[in-house]
Amino acid sequence: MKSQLSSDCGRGLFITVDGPSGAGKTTIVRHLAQMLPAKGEHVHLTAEPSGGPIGKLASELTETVTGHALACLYAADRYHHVEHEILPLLRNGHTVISDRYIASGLVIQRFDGVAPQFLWHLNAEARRPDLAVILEADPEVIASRLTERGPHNRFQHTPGSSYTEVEFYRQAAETLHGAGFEVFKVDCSSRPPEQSAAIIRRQLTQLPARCEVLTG
Ligand SMILES: Nc1ncnc2c1ncn2[C@@H]1O[C@H](COP(=O)(O)OP(=O)(O)O)[C@@H](O)[C@H]1O
Ligand SMILES: Cc1cn([C@H]2C[C@H](O)[C@@H](COP(=O)(O)OP(=O)(O)O)O2)c(=O)[nH]c1=O
Repeated sequence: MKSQLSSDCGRGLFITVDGPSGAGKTTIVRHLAQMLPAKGEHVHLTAEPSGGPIGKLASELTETVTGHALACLYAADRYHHVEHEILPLLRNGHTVISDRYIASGLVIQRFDGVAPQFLWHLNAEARRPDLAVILEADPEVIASRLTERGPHNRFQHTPGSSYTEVEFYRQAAETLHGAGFEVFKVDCSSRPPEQSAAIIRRQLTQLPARCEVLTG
């Protein structure tokens, strides 16, 4: 029998998880990666910025480069990430989960004043995921998680940034949905991360039929 999430046409599933800092992306993708593999299934966990040359450069420059230049750098990393890491794995039938992808590109550089339309055009040709998960959460909850964990970047230092970020992700989800992406929102304010991962796992079984066997 074929395993649960593998592809009959030699193409794996591509799942992306985006959302405000502190919503629980990194925690949830780890749970999801543990939950997904069926017999013989390969699940590859990746993230953006990627570990490739452009991703490393983008990471190094995030504190000092701003606006359009940084948006282009992150978009360049995204296209390179797809071509050199994600696509080869999908072609081998692997499931790929990315912690941050297009939605982050539509949101984070807005903190530097870059227009949403510019960000959309920059990202519009990146490979579409089979499921674009957007984590939602109460801004107060994620602000307190960030205070406990500590901010990861300069965008999180502005007071009230969690409120702005939650609203920007809501708009990004609308943009992606409007462009025909399979968008799935999960509220992570109060449920434990493993429960959010289980909800995403269940949603994968509801995807419109392609050639995957999703017998859950
Ligand atoms: N559902 C949750 N409930 C309580 N705390 C959580 C939950 N999800 C994540 N956390 C905690 O919040 C912090 C941020 O989680 P993380 O996965 O790093 O978020 P992100 O990758 O979205 O920034 C971490 O300290 C994590 O342990
Ligand atoms: C993917 C992406 C990341 N970034 C930056 C923001 C952060 O410095 C870093 C992601 O850090 P990360 O550790 O994922 O943040 P957090 O865990 O707090 O959610 O990459 C962008 O600015 N634009 C992008 O499109």
